[in-house]
Amino acid sequence: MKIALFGYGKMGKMIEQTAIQRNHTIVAKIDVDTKEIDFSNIDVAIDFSQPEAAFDNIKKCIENNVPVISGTTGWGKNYGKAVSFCDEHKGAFIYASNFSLGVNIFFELNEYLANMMNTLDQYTVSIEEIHHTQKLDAPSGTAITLAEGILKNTDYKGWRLDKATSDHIPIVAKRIKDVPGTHSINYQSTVDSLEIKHTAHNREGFALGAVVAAEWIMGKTGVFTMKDVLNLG
Ligand SMILES: NC(=O)C1=CN([C@@H]2O[C@H](COP(=O)(O)OP(=O)(O)OC[C@H]3O[C@@H](n4cnc5c(N)ncnc54)[C@H](OP(=O)(O)O)[C@@H]3O)[C@@H](O)[C@H]2O)C=CC1
Ligand SMILES: O=C(O)C1=N[C@H](C(=O)O)C[C@H](O)C1
Repeated sequence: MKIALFGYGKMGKMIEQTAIQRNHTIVAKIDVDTKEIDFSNIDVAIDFSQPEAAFDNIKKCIENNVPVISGTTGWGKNYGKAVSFCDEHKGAFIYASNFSLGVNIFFELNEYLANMMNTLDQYTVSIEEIHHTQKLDAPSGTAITLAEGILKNTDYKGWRLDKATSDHIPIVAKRIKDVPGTHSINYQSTVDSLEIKHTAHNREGFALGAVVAAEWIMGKTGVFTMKDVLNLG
């Protein structure tokens, strides 16, 4: 496949390596200064850019009939508009807050556990995420997806960053040098605590998931998730 990278930072570079290993070609590396893009030479675009850039990048690809995979986080308020835009233009689009196989299994486990814990009033839940100090957004996209998974299965009303209230899930975001991404869910009672945790050791899992999603979307029309790509039911 001929792949265009929107964003050539830490993730863009890792995706380039993975894509080449899987016999794909990187035909464009697009950043904020790119003046013109030859969409006719692109099979699929992969966007790992910045919160303010992702929505425009996605729209550009869809308008030009190029399927687009986005892993950029921190632009969630525009996700609904991106879905409508893709539907109107009969495009192809996948966003995932986390492309790694391990985290996508963790998402399923989180929902299953939340559903079980919902009847047990003695436990309160909290989410913690730890990332490197260059990260622009907080909480992480993955932490938001985890909170949404709990909200779907419990009576909590929402989530709050760094704040505990009785009806909102608190998310604590920590920034520590070089940490690729650690997420944990903790259920606490006066007698015990129960924790599930995912630790990324490097960025390879994110990159592989994004390239696999790009391979999967070829020839398809619609808005999909990693659940579709990984056939997680
Ligand atoms: N979904 C997932 O699995 C994962 C998601 N992420 C997310 O991916 C995003 C990128 O992460 P990471 O690679 O670590 O960040 P980096 O800051 O290392 O890279 C982002 C790159 O995007 C460039 N950029 C800025 N504006 C634009 C634009 N308008 N169009 C294209 N590129 C642009 C930046 O250029 P410049 O430096 O010149 O501004 C930079 O090179 C983040 O939102 C992060 O949260 C990260 C890992 C996994
Ligand atoms: O910025 C990062 O690095 C990461 N961002 C994603 C997020 O916000 O959840 C995914 C991963 O944890 C790494």
